[in-house]
Amino acid sequence: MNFHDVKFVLSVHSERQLPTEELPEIAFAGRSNVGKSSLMNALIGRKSLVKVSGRPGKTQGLNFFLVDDSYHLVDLPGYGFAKVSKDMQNSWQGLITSYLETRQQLKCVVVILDIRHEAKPTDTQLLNWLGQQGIPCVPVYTKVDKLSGNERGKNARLLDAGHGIRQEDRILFSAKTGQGREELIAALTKYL
Ligand SMILES: Nc1nc2c(ncn2[C@@H]2O[C@H](COP(=O)(O)OP(=O)(O)OP(=O)(O)O)[C@@H](O)[C@H]2O)c(=O)[nH]1
Ligand SMILES: [Mg+2]
Repeated sequence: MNFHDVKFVLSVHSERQLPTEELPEIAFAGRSNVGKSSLMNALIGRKSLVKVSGRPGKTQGLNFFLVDDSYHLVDLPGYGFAKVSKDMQNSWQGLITSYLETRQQLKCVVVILDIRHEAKPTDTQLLNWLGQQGIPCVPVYTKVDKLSGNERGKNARLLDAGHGIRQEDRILFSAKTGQGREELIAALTKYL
């Protein structure tokens, strides 16, 4: 993964808009405001290619980025944001679920969790559901720069236990310091 050339391709709001190319795809999922878009920017090495905001619910639609003409990174809208209407939540969920369930090009989902928060049932549900679907997943605990070393270890172990994730299978990450970037690249390279 070099990220020489990264382009925003399109924002998908319905199934018929999905790109028809056969290129492999890696999707980024997680609760609203967890830091999905920031993680993608840090990974790609561009400050603000992917839109970031302090306001939850920033990312709408499935946003496709083309990397070096060889694969797509897909920023998914966050889940668990109460201020968005139920109808809106359901239609988002419908599109994301069908994308995750049926997309042949999808090779792996990076599931992003905030290291400061306890294990949330919606995250457990997503992780278990991906497992049942046989979709490979890479759990990432992000915003580690916001915690001291001690707390980091403690919270990471709580999340491991809460979601049934093995320590060697998850990555500690910070979009601010770049911690975990190389590890994430190594993990994703296996799926491309
Ligand atoms: N300190 C710190 N702040 C972060 C990190 N990652 C994200 N943030 C901040 O968290 C907020 C949300 O980040 P986004 O990347 O927009 O989160 P998102 O998951 O894409 O949000 P939605 O698209 O709304 O679901 C922003 O204010 C970011 O600057 C991190 O690793 N460290
Ligand atoms: Mg976002």
